[in-house]
Amino acid sequence: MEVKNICCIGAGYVGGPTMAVIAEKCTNIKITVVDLNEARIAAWNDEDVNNIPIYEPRLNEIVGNRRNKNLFFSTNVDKAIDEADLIFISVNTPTKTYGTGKGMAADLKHIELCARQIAKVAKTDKIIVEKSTLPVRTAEALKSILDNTGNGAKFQILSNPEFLAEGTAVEDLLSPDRVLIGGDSSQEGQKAIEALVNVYANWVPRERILTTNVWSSELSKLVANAFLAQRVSSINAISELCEKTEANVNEVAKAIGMDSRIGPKFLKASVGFGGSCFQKDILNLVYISKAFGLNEVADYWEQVIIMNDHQKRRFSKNIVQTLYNTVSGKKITFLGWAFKKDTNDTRESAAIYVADDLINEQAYIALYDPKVSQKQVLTDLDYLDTRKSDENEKHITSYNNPYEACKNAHAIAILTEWDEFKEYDWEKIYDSMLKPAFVFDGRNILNGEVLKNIGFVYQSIGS
Ligand SMILES: NC(=O)C1=CN([C@@H]2O[C@H](COP(=O)(O)OP(=O)(O)OC[C@H]3O[C@@H](n4cnc5c(N)ncnc54)[C@H](O)[C@@H]3O)[C@@H](O)[C@H]2O)C=CC1
Ligand SMILES: O=C(O)[C@H]1O[C@H](OP(=O)(O)OP(=O)(O)OC[C@H]2O[C@@H](n3ccc(=O)[nH]c3=O)[C@H](O)[C@@H]2O)[C@H](O)[C@@H](O)[C@@H]1O
Repeated sequence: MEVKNICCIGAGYVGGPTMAVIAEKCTNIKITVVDLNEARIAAWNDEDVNNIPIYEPRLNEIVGNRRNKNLFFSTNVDKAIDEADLIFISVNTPTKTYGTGKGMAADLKHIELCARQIAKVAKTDKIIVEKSTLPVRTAEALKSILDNTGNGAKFQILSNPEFLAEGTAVEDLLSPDRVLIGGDSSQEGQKAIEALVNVYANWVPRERILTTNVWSSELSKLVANAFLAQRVSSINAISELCEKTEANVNEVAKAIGMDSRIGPKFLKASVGFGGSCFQKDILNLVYISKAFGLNEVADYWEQVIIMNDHQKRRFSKNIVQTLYNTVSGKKITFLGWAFKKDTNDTRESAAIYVADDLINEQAYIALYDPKVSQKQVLTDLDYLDTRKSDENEKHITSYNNPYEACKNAHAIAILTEWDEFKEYDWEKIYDSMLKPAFVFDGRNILNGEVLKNIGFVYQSIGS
């Protein structure tokens, strides 16, 4: 079977970039990305392609090339479902905030709604692809809903998890390490797998397209994120030991990373990992393990989160301690709010938690991030529900100019590793600050020796 018409439900950080790249590489396939969020779809359709809702290097260029040719963004979910022969489900699957599994399990309400909608609308057979990250065995539930509520159309369910990282989404999609497709072993299942393999084979070498059973594919996604996050927590744990022993975590990371069995990636000590997925997916893995009574397995992975929470908290604690045990009434400048560079995504960013701790200590935070708005910052803080919204508003102010943000500050904290921070005129910043002028480099991106020579008291992670 040849796929000619694709629908993707969910126009977010995964659905948008993934479909844009498929459209770029498969110009003979019509792709419609649908979402219930009208404002988001309007932004994807904005005449000025620089206003699309997601910032990713090169994404605007690709969307500009294909939009309204073979790539469409729409709120008409039913029409897109009806016309498609293959449907990606790429909706959000956040951690549950209520009921059984609150704070641990993945909330699958959006997934179920999609399945019910597809079953209601579909008149012809369709391949349904899980693109969202899901607990292992979700395909079983999807199949039950589709088969029991449909109009007789037949559905094949595939798992095709996405491994892109934000900030490098386009690059990752254009040349993925692998594409993973899980499906049923029946003849129909194998045909569906082949149809999706053929879509990716337009640009991904065949040997990088891996096919497995559905459950291995679903579980591999959770495991990949758990392993990546585990490396960050491991090096962050060592960073604390380095601080006590005069070892330097950058040197340790380099030394161990040169062992080809360990490898150099994901060994960058930091203020703690953020992003919408690492924590959510590990909590989900922990929850699933507990559900099967595998308490040791659950405890093992939970430690990755415990370590990460500790790393964030000890960063803010250290700021308070170093500033003579009080930051009350002091201006502290945050450089960066996004959870990593080259994205406007702030979900679960370490900056949110550090800010929350410092506001508890009555600090005033001045913030500069090249891609994050004041509105977003307040939304993130309000979401924690630690204090009233107007209190948050009083304690944090965004600036459009980093030099203005740093003026008269007691300290600067680097929370995101934006490249531009390295290029600043740090002498000028030093001159404008209160003395002693402190820099807490939560990303180890600045040259400590240069800063110390200027006069800063410079502290990084793990040295
Ligand atoms: N953000 C990332 O880098 C990655 C995310 N993932 C996974 O992909 C999934 C999606 O993540 P994001 O794109 O970041 O989420 P997102 O929140 O940016 O986008 C999801 C979109 O789905 C829409 N939606 C929800 N229910 C809907 C429905 N019934 N009908 C139509 N639209 C609906 C929402 O309005 C939202 O715009 C999650 O499961 C996530 O774990 C996987 C790999 C990378
Ligand atoms: O499922 C997902 O959502 C995605 O999660 C991560 O991608 P992402 O969260 O976008 O970004 P990462 O580059 O993995 O960074 C995550 C966090 O870890 C931090 N990090 C990363 C690497 C490192 O060495 N040190 C470190 O502190 C980053 O600053 C960031 O806060 C995975 O890398 C992707 O493969 C996966 O598809």
